[in-house]
Amino acid sequence: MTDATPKIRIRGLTKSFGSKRVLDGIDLDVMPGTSCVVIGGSGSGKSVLLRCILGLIAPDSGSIEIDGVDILTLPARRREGAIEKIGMLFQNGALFDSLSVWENVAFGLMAAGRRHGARMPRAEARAHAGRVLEQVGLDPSVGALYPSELSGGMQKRVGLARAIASQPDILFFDEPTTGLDPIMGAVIDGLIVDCVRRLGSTAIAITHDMASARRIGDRAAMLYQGKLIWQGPASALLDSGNPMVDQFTHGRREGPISMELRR
Ligand SMILES: Nc1ncnc2c1ncn2[C@@H]1O[C@H](COP(=O)(O)OP(=O)(O)OP(=O)(O)O)[C@@H](O)[C@H]1O
Repeated sequence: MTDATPKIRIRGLTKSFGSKRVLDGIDLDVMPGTSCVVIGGSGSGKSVLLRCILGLIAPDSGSIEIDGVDILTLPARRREGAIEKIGMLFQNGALFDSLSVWENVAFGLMAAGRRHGARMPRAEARAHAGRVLEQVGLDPSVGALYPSELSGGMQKRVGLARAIASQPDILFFDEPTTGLDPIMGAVIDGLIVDCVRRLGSTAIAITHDMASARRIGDRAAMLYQGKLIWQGPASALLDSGNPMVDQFTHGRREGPISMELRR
């Protein structure tokens, strides 16, 4: 692997559900230490793309390389090892209601420890969770609370803490600002950028929020009818010169994109 090797390199990725082709030959490179935002209409396949990389959906064809190794051809154990290193912030936090905040934050670490036969003592896991909570602007005492006792913004911070707890070199963000007010959205974006920079991680975010896309992303790509129809700097999202991207990012009803209501 050289510096020019993309951290994530996707080639010819296809996925159909029945007769519906959701991904139709996706090619995408994400360079180490950079962030790529993927935009596209509802049902355009953004989540399916992330789920394919996470091994939650098996693509029909194509390759997904991480550090130059095609994870789709790896034996299951090694593939799981590669995917285990990806931190994920889910759209609605996806916190476990029955676990305290610190247990949520340390969940992945403790589970990985169990899998690798190196159980992390609870006191150590709790102390680590406290330090990670501080990194997302929460007092470690929040660790004793339960998710239902937190506001939406705090839940997002806890979800972010969980995503970064194992210091992953790849981070995925699924609509990180959905459901937040614009100020809290900007705060969460700022934390995401800080965490990604501090860890030196490579990130992919999917979002409908153009302000967020421009704050988080170095690069951006737009998914439409199963293909990435545009890729460029995230700073160019509002004036890309591509009529489809322009229609989408400015939210215009008229233009080359026709919304398919049954997707
Ligand atoms: N497991 C599945 N079985 C069948 N169809 C699926 C499955 N997962 C996704 N799809 C279909 O794939 C298409 C793309 O879905 P996906 O969730 O990736 O869209 P999206 O771009 O993330 O949308 P949104 O922005 O609304 O979250 C949709 O038509 C969806 O119904």
